[in-house]
Amino acid sequence: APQQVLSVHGLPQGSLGRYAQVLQEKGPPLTLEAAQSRWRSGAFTAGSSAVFNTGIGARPLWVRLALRNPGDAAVPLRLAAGATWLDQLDIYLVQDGKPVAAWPAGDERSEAHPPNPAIGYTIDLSIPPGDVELYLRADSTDPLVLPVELLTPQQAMAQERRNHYWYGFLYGVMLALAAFNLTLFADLRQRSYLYYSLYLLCLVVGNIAYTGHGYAWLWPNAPHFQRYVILGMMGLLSAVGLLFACSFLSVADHAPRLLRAVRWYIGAGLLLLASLIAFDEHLATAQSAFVYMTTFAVIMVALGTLGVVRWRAPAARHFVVAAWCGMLGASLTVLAVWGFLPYTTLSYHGLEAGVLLEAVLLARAVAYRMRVQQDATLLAERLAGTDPLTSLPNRRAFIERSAVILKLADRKQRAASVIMLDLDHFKRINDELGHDAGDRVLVAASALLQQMCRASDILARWGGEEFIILMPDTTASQAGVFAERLRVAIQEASAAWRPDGQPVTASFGIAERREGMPFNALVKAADVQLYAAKQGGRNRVCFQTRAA
Ligand SMILES: Nc1nc2c(ncn2[C@@H]2O[C@H](COP(=O)(O)OP(=O)(O)OP(=O)(O)O)[C@@H](O)[C@H]2O)c(=O)[nH]1
Repeated sequence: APQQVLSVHGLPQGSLGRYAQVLQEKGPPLTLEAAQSRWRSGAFTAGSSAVFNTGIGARPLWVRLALRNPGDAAVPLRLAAGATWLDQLDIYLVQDGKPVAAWPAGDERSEAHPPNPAIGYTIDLSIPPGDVELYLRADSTDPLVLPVELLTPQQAMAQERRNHYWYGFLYGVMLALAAFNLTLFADLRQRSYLYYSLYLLCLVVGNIAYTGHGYAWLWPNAPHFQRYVILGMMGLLSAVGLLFACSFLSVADHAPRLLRAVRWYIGAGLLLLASLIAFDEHLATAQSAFVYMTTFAVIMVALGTLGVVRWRAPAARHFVVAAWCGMLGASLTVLAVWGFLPYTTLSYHGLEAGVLLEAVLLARAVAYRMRVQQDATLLAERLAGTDPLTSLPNRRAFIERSAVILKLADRKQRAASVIMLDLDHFKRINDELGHDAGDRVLVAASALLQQMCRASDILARWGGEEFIILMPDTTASQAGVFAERLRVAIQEASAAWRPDGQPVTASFGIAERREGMPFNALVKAADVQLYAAKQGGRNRVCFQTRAA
């Protein structure tokens, strides 16, 4: 391969794959010396992409980079190479054909050089004057991804600072959302909040493992754990994500058989991954985890789409948009790491940006769904207090509302009266004109009453063809005047209510509240007066004044 010598002053930005020469091992592992002699014999080829990315279970890769320091003082540079999950990464600095330094690294070597989270393995080099070579050998069952960057100390510092800010922000948002949803679950006891916060926690732990934060800081002495933690979290994340989707979209109500299928898929996938991990089948675990996570993303979007199109589940639209963001971001990263897309800064962080957006949008979806459910509850409560035929408050609602007014009247020593009215000979209307005609009369009478009552009065259907009105700040004689107006109005308007044009009349009984009088007693007193009105010949108003 034609060698390209890079000057340490003015190095190109980004990964230097295109300036390097590469060799994929065929037989047994090569030593540095053997690799050098392969280079001399022309076995290396020119790098064809910025980042070498040969997929899961690929053969070990050698990379050679030629550097020149034209000055006469050593130049400090930071080498950032590989991804934090690489099993083994050996880095050699060679001058005049002799190794001057070597760094063994990789997540399967606990004693080796630790990774720099989200950057890879970083080594601070001092490039002596003259020509030097860098040799790197990467070996990994996990996806073999090998970016090689050289940075000045200033660039290295800026890169680290950017990372600290970004991950502080990312994990801060995700953990806050997870904690918030956990408290929602504690209070509201709805599973979807629990699944959602677990999903967020899996995302955080998975990302901590993927970027190498975990291996660098949390479990540096557990290479076996590190070997499987990313793959295991990919499985858990997919499982919890699907549980969340099913619960959020109420798949149990809409498609119970689909729910069973999804649960089978979740269980079988987790079981497969767990057994592969138990038998230490690294390659098969890696392949299964990548397939599982890809299908997971597809199923998420499919469920969301069904939710919108078929089930019209509340907030399904929000869910679908969120799931798409997560899926696009995750696919970008998964496919890049897997070796199907170019591995770039964008594709490395795609997962993070996608899930961040997804998390925020899902939080909105969860809030929206809560509102939809609240509205439904309010509606149910209102309907429970409403008479379905006339849409007036029913007896239950009347008792509830009048209690407040009567308490107030008691405290402020104010008057309050109840009018009880009953349509006369209503049974005949039903018998002669049919039940439907009777219903229409009831609806028309309700509308008239509603129209004539004040907003502060409480009007309700007490039962059958009986209505009740509670009038605050009203004495019995004032209520009597109003009842009389109602009586006349009903008689006049009602000819239009019946197909035979006959008027409908009503009888009225009125009682005024006395101090400390219980609600039942007040209603009873009005009922006694109503009975008197019926006895007295109907179509009249009867009341008892306070003095009487
Ligand atoms: N169409 C209809 N009829 C109802 C409804 N609720 C009760 N009724 C009828 O209303 C009638 C009430 O009859 P009664 O209690 O004998 O009283 P009435 O015929 O109005 O006679 P008085 O009250 O003595 O003037 C019954 O036949 C009930 O079936 C309803 O929602 N719709």
